[in-house]
Amino acid sequence: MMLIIILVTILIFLLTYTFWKNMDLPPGPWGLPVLGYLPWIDSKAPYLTFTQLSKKYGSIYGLSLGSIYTVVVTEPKVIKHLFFKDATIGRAPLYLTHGIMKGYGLICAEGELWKEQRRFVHHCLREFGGSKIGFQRKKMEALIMENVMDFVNFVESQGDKSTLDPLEPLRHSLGSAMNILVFGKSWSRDDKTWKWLQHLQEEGTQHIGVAGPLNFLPFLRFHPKFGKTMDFLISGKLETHKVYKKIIQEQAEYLKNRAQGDSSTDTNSITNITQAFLAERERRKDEPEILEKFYNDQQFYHLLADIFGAGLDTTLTTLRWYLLYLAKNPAIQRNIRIEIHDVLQNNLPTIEDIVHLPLVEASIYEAQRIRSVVPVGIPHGATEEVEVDGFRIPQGSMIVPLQWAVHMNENMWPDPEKFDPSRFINEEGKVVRNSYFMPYQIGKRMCVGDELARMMLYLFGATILQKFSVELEDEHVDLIGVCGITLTPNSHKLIFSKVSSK
Ligand code: HEM
Repeated sequence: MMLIIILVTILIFLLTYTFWKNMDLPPGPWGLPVLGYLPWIDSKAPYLTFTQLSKKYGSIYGLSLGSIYTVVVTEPKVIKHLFFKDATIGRAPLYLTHGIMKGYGLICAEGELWKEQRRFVHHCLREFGGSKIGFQRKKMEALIMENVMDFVNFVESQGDKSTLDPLEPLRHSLGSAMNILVFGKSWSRDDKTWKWLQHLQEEGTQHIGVAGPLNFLPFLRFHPKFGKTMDFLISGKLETHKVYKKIIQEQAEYLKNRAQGDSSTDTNSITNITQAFLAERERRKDEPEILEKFYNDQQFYHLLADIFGAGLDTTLTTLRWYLLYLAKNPAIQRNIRIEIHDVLQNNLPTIEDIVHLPLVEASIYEAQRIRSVVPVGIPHGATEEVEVDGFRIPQGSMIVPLQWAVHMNENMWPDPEKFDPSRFINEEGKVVRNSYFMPYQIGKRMCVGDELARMMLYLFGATILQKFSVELEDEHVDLIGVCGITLTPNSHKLIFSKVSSK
C-alpha cells in the first residue's frame, strides 16, 4: 500500500512538473514516448502534415519529432523576428547534418566555423560576380550565358521540334556553370566521372528529407533498410571527396605554375572557389590555429560539396517547375514571349534587361511560390533559449520556417494552386514582392547564393523562352512532385519547338 502511495505521488509530481515546465511552450499535438509525433507525419509529403497542423494550432506550434523538440512557424513576421537573432543561427540537431556531415561545410556548420566560412564564401561570390554589387557581374553573366547556349544548342540539335525530358540537359548545363565556379573545370556531357557525380547528387537529395525518421531516431541506422541509405550517403560522400582531392591538386599545381611565371596560365586573378580556398590557406599560413580550425582538408571537401550541391539542386528544380508550369499555361507563356521579343528583338538577354522584362521576372517568382523548392524550409537550431510572441523556444529546439504554408497562404495568395504571375506585378506594371515570398528564407543565415540564383534563373528562363515554345507531352502531367530535401517534379517530357526569329 505504501509503495502505491509513493508511486502515485511521484506520478502526480512528474505530471505537475511536466505541465508547469511546458506551460509557456507553443501549443501543439501530443505524441508517443520516444517517437513523438513522427508516426503521423506523411512521409511522402511532410509539408502537408505540417501545414495541416498549423491550421489547428496556429502560426507557431510545437511538437516532438523523435527526441527533437520542434517549433514550426508559418508567419513571415515571426520567422523574420526569429532568424535575425543570434540565438537561432544554429542548425537543427539532425542526424544527417550532425551525424553524417559532422558540422563541416557551410550548410551544417555552426559557431565560429560558420561565421568564418560564411564570410569567406560571401567574399568569393562577390569577387566572382555572383552578388548585387561588384565589377565582375559581366564575367558571371558570360559564364552563365555560355552554358545557357550549351542547353539551347543541345535542344536544337535534336531537331526543330523535339520531345525530351529537360532534366538531364538542364542539369548538365547548370552543373557546368557551377563546376567552373566551384572547381574551375567542367566535364563533357558523357564523361563518366561527371555522370557518376550527378547520380550521387540526385540520389543523395532524395534520401535527405528533413522529416525522414533517421534524422530523429539515429538508432534506426542499425535497421537494414536505413543502414543501406546510410552506407550510400557515407560511401558517396567519401568517393566524392576523392574526386575533389584530385581537383584540388590540379588547381594547386596551376597556382604554383602561375607563381613561377608559366605563360600558359594566362590570368592573374583567382577564378574559382577551389583556388580561393587554396589562396586563403596561403595568405594565412602564419596562423596555424586558424588553418587547423577553419581551413583543414575535411572542411575544404565539405564546403566545395555544399556550394556545388546547394547551387545546382535548387536552380535545376526551380527551372524544371518553371518550364512545366509554362507548358501547362500556354497563354501566359505566349505573353512572356511577346514581352521578350518586344524588348530584346533578336538579342540575347543581359542582366541589365531584367528590369524591362517584368513578366519574365514575375513568372519565375510565381514558379518559386507555387512549388517551394524546399517546402519544409531549411530548419535552424536554437543555440540558446528564445522567446517569441510570449512563447518559449528551448535551447536545442529545431525551428522550421514552413515555406509551403507561407507560399500557399490563402489570405495572401488567393486560389494558391493557380499559376498567376500577375500576383507579382503592381498597377504600374512593376514587379513587387512581399514578405510572404521567401524562397531564400530571411535573416542572418539566408541563402548566400540568392543573387547568383536570380541571375541563373533569369538568364536560363528568358533565353529558353526566347528560343523555344514549350508544350506538355502528356496533358495529365503530375504537378505534385516528389519530396526529399527538395520538392522535385516527377520525370516528364516536354515538346520544345524552335521559335523563328523575327
Ligand atoms: C533557386 C535557387 C535557390 C534557392 C531556392 C535557395 C534556397 C536556400 C535556402 C532556403 C537556404 C537556407 C537559408 C537558411 O538557413 O535560413 C539556403 C542556404 C544556402 N544556399 Fe541557397 N538557394 C538557391 C540557390 C543557391 C545557389 C546558386 C548557391 C550557390 C552559391 C546557394 C548556396 C547556399 C548555401 C552555401 C547555403 C547555406 C548558407 C548557410 O548555412 O549559411 N544557394 N539556400
